[in-house]
Formats: sequence, structure tokens, C-alpha cells
Amino acid sequence: MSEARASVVSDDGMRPSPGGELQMDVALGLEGLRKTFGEKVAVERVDLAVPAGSFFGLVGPNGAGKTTTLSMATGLLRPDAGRVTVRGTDLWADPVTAKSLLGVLPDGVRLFDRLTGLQLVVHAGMLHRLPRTTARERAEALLRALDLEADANTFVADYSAGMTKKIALACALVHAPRLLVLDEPFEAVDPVSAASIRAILADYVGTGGTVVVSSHVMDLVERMCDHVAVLAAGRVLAAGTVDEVRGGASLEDRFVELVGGRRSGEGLEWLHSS
Ligand SMILES: Nc1ncnc2c1ncn2[C@@H]1O[C@H](COP(=O)(O)OP(=O)(O)OP(=O)(O)O)[C@@H](O)[C@H]1O
Repeated sequence: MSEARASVVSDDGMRPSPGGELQMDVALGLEGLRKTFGEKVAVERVDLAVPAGSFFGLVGPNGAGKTTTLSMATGLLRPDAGRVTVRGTDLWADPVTAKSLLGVLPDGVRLFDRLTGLQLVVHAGMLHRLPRTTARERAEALLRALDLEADANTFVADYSAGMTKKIALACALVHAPRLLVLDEPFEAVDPVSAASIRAILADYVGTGGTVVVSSHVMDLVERMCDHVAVLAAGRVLAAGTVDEVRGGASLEDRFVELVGGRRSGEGLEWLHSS
């Protein structure tokens, strides 16, 4: 945490209001977000306040609405209702200002894969108005940190799934945003690279950045994040610090309890080999 920030914001993202009482410094605010696709209600109503300086995990079962929520939160998908603020700026009213503060790793969005990895990250930096030389220096440093240096001049179209994830992450980081929103950043990534990414993100949060990350790996969220929200059927079932949400149990047990029990293998007896 920077000294300037430490003087006004405590570890749990609170700062004194003019009246003296503590109020949360919100990096990302979601208010009444809703999205339907035809008859399908993907996000029913999501209200979340992500404290500045937090490492915030978003978890939920398949189809819970995580990607839809994060897409609305980052300007990729227009909500049917609700409001998104990035550091107090209304994302949908002033997208240019809000998006300049955001780094986004979307789920499954196509990249310009006829560029090499290095070209793609330089391009992402220049889109955020970095001078070419700065964008190139940063891109090279990111490729080194993410163990992609040897493939800097390979076309992204020829990258593996994990390499593609890492180059997309480099694109999200290159302009040094205040807030990072990462949809499943560890999916398909090898353990050594995952450890490097975790270290980069921990350092980023430690120096005042905010990270929102969706994941299915409860153990990872429990170890890595300080805040978490559990989403199911397009609604927030629980949100707070990781300790508040898990309430003495493991996050995985609490998740199963909140979301509903495991299905048995009933009806699959034909799979038994004997
Ligand atoms: N473009 C779309 N058209 C129709 N239905 C959609 C669309 N996008 C998402 N949905 C539906 O909305 C619901 C929420 O999907 P979403 O991808 O947000 O879930 P998720 O929590 O990210 O799931 P997962 O963990 O499996 O990635 C699902 O029922 C999905 O089928």
C-alpha cells in the first residue's frame, strides 16, 4: 500500500468521511444490475461494493451469472437495469473515463490473433494512449514475467489455451489500471505460471490496486482473496470478507451449503464396472 493511500484508507478499505465516521472507499460499485436473454434471467439483481485495495473473489456454480455480471461491470454488455461505478465514475454514462481505470480479462472474447504476442500487448498499451516505446518496454517486461518471452514473436493464433490466457492478462495489465477485473484468470494455466500470476496480483493489490477475480477453485479464492461474493441464479447469496462469508467453515463447505447439496450418482449405476 502506498503511503499516501495508507494515510486515508485502512486495510479493510474504509476511510473517514467529513463527519468523522468510517465509510468504504468503493473501487467498483454494482447497483441493481439485471440482464435477461429472451426468457432467460441471467442476472436477476446484483448489488456489490468492491472495496478499494481489496482482492475480491466472485464465486458461484456454472450458469450463476458471473460472466454476465462481470461483462456488465466492465462495459462489454449493456445491463437491462442497474448502475456500475468505477471509482465513482458511472461506467455506462462516461465509459471513456471509467474504462481508462479498468484492466479487463474477459471470458472467451476473441483477440487479434494474427498479431504476435508482443505486438498484441503493445497494441493494447497504445490503445490506452501509452507512447509506443513505453508500451513496448512494458510488454517485454510482462512477457518475461509471464514466461512468454520465447513466444513473443509467435502469432497468438498459434498459442495454447493457457498461453492465450496469459497474453490476454498481459493486455489487461499493460496500462497499469487502478482496477483489474479478471474472469477465470487461472483456467488452463500451468501451476508455475499460476504462481507467477498470483505474485503479480498480490504485489498489485499490495501497492493500492484492486482485483476482482472469478474462479471455481474455492481453495485458491480462500488463500488469495480477502473478500468474496457467492452468486447463484443471478443473485448474491453472501458477500463480505472471506472470514465473514465462510463463518468458521472452509469456503468450499460454506459454498456447498449456500448453493445447495451435491447430486448423488443415482441413475448412473450403468457406469459401474462391476
Ligand atoms: N448470450 C447469451 N444468450 C442466452 N443465454 C445466455 C447468454 N449468456 C449467458 N446466458 C445464460 O445466462 C446464465 C448465466 O451465464 P453466465 O455465463 O453468466 O454464468 P457463469 O456463472 O459465468 O457460468 P460458468 O461458471 O459456467 O462460466 C446461463 O444460464 C447462461 O446459459
